[in-house]
Amino acid sequence: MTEATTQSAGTGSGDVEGRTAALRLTGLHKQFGSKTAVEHVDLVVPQGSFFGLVGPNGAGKTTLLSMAVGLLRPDAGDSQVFGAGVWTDPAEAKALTGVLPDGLSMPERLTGRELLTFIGELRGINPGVLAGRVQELLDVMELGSAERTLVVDYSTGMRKKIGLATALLHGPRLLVLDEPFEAVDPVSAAALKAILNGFVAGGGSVVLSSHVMPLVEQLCDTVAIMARGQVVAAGPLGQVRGDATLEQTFVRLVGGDEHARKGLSWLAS
Ligand SMILES: Nc1ncnc2c1ncn2[C@@H]1O[C@H](COP(=O)(O)OP(=O)(O)OP(=O)(O)O)[C@@H](O)[C@H]1O
Repeated sequence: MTEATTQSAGTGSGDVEGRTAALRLTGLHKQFGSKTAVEHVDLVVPQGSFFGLVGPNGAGKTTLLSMAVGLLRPDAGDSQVFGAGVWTDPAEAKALTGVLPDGLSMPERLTGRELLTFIGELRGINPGVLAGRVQELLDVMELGSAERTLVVDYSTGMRKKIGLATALLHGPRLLVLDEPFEAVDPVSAAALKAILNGFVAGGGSVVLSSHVMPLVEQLCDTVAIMARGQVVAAGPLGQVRGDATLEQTFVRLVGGDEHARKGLSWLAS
C-alpha cells in the first residue's frame, strides 16, 4: 500500500501540480523467471525536482531506473521523458536524459579526456564546444590531475565521477543517477552535490537512488521508497517522512529483518 502515492503528485495529464513531468513511469513491470523485480510501478518525477529513490538491497531500484531510461526493456508499462516515449521516441527521450547506470561499462583503455571526447563526438557535439565542456568537466570532477591515467586504472570513485561527466556532457534536462555517491570521497561528494544542486537550480531535474538516508534528506525535495518491487511511499520529502526521519520512516515501511536484529549469538561474548 502506498502511503503518499504518486497520484498526489498527479498522473494522467502532462502536468504535475502545474509542472510538466520530467519523468513519468506508467505500470512498469519486470519479471526475471519467477522473481518479480518490479511490479506495475507508477511514478511521476515533477520537472525541477530533486528526486530520491530509496529501498533495501534487491528492492528493484536498479531494475526500475534501467527500464525508465531505456536500458532494460520492460515486460509491461511505459516511460516518458518530458512526454517523449523512451521506447517510442528514443532519440528525443535520450537527448533529454543523462544517465549514470549501475555497473557502468565504458571504453576503458582511454584517458578521461579521450573518453569524454569520444562520447561527445558520438553525441554530435560541435568540436569547439566539446573541447571546452570536456575541460570544464575534468576540472570540476577533479580528474585533471589523472590526465595520463586510463579509465581502466581509475578507482571506483573516479569511475563514478567520469560516469557522471559523460551523463552531463550533452546538457540533458533530466539526470537519472544510480548510486552516484557510492565510493566517492567526501571532498568529491561535496563537489558533486554542488553540481547537482546547481543543475536543479538551473531548471534541471534529478532522479538518484541511494542507500544513504541523510544524503537523500539533505539533497532531495521529493522521495520514493521501494520495497519488494513496489513503491510503498512517494511524494514531497516532508509528507513522506512526517515527524520522523527518513530512515525511521524507511525502517517502519520496509520492515527490518528479525534475524538481522537478533545478531549473531556466538559473537556476543
Ligand atoms: N538480470 C537479472 N536476472 C535475474 N534477477 C535479477 C536480475 N536483475 C535483478 N534481478 C533481481 O531483481 C531484484 C531487484 O534487483 P535490483 O538490482 O533492481 O535491486 P536494487 O534495489 O537496485 O538493489 P541494490 O540496492 O542491492 O542495488 C533482485 O531480487 C535481483 O536479484
